[in-house]
Amino acid sequence: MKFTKMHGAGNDYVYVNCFEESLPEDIASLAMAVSDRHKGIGSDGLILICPSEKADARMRMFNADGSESEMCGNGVRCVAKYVYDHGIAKQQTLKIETGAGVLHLDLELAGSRVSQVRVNMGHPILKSAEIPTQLPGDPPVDADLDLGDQSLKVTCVSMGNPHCITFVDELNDHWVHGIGPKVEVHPMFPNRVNAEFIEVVSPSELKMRVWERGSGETQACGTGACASAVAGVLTGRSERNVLIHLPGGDLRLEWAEAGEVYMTGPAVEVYEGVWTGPQ
Ligand SMILES: N[C@H](CCC[C@H](N)C(=O)O)C(=O)O
Repeated sequence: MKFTKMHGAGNDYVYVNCFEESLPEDIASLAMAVSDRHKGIGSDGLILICPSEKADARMRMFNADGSESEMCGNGVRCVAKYVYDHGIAKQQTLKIETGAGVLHLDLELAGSRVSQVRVNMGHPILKSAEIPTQLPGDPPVDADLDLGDQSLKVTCVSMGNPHCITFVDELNDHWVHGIGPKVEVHPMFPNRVNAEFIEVVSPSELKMRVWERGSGETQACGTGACASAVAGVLTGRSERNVLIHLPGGDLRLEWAEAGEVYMTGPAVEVYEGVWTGPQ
């Protein structure tokens, strides 16, 4: 199986071109095997670039634990870069089908290849039943999340996939590795949840670290950055236009008055290879 290694702000996935490659039936096991950083290729998960009936391509995304997610913000930018650079479609505006619907992406070129992508990520989902979470509020804003020995104030937003945002005074490992895994599997989130921790630098600048559902800490999370930008506005902590600093790079976010979230960030291809390991 041929694959391409790509990342967006350090959030790295193994990409497979399913216009050409055929995959084993058990994609969950394949995702776990390729993602292993010691015994596999090493990645935050597996992303399939598939034919679509309503768009230029369809993205399917699997976490490192084999679970499938509806959406991946850094992934969809890389899918767009792959589709353009590898000649699957040659327009500078692409449509990619995802679990969050068909998204529109504007490509920025460096020479003949894509370097940056601006994505219309659509409207955030703010109804608790659709996020989904059992916390009160549509959406829950600074709601109490009881962890037993302590309680967090969390804001929940779905970008097609679920996010739980906690604003903190200082970002550190305690939040990401100590609290993140507890939030991920908290019973208030029936489908588990991605946990973002945000330090507000100024109303137009945030610092973020993430504990992702199914993959643990990653260097960036595009949908998490969108959800955090929305949470910043909902809680009055930040403006509609923000720059978010992540361990792997920066993302630019805008929650437009009309309701859509726009995300701009890099997409990088690193290498191509052939997977000969367990299927
Ligand atoms: N890193 C991805 C999100 C992966 C989300 C996944 N961990 C989930 O289960 O929803 C992003 O850039 O949006």
